[in-house]
Amino acid sequence: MDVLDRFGIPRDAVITIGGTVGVGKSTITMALAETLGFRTSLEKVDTNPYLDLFYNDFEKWSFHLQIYFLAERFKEQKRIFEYGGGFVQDRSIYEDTGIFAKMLYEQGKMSETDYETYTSLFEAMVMTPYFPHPDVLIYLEGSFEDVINRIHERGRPMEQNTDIAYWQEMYRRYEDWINNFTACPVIRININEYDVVQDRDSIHHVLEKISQRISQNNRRVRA
Ligand SMILES: Nc1ncnc2c1ncn2[C@@H]1O[C@H](COP(=O)(O)OP(=O)(O)O)[C@@H](O)[C@H]1O
Ligand SMILES: Nc1ncnc2c1ncn2[C@H]1C[C@H](O)[C@@H](COP(=O)(O)O)O1
Repeated sequence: MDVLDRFGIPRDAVITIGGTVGVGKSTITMALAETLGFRTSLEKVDTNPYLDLFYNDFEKWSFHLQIYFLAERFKEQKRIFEYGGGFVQDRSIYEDTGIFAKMLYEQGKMSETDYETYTSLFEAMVMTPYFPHPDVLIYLEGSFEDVINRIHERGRPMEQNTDIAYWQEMYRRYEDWINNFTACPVIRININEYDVVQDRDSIHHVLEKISQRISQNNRRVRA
């Protein structure tokens, strides 16, 4: 019996990992995909042509960056659909609008016109009955201090000089956002509940939770 059968996880499942910057999404995405034999859909930070520019000048580059992320995530969504699922996805498309674009607009770092253009594009692309939602969103949470330590430990240069207030505001918004999120079933996992770096088998705790959540749901039938 393979791990999918053992945990009752369908072979075409799409598991999305959400949570603030540095919380551990990419790390658990890779660990889960390897354990389940799934493909990964990862955020490509190194090849993003706007990210560095954005961190140096939020006002100037926020709209370009949001459009870029939207296009990238939509392409990934298409790839997942074409493979017929069996993916672990690093960050959901819902966070782009629900956290980042909204925050930049409300902080005056994106103009109203740009925000409206972005939102209408997002709604036309994503908020339709044809857009497949994930089977489950695994929301990673931890203390603000742990998250900041991880951002520093990872050491991406552009994130090191960013004002702490940016991460604090993002952290606060994530808590509100997840409390009101309804697009798909959610599993909240504290980062102290597992440690795939030191103890790979602790991933089984996460698999148990996915298994329980998926079996509680009437899964949609993927075409
Ligand atoms: N379970 C863990 N224990 C210890 N360190 C971790 C764990 N998960 C992630 N990290 C570390 O935290 C940092 C951020 O993780 P990452 O997966 O890149 O976060 P995200 O994708 O959410 O931004 C990295 O340096 C990573 O090695
Ligand atoms: N939609 C976004 N707007 C601004 N910045 C974003 C967006 N999505 C991701 N980011 C940033 C945050 C990090 O610096 C990198 C990668 O995110 P991570 O949470 O570390 O995977 O991109």
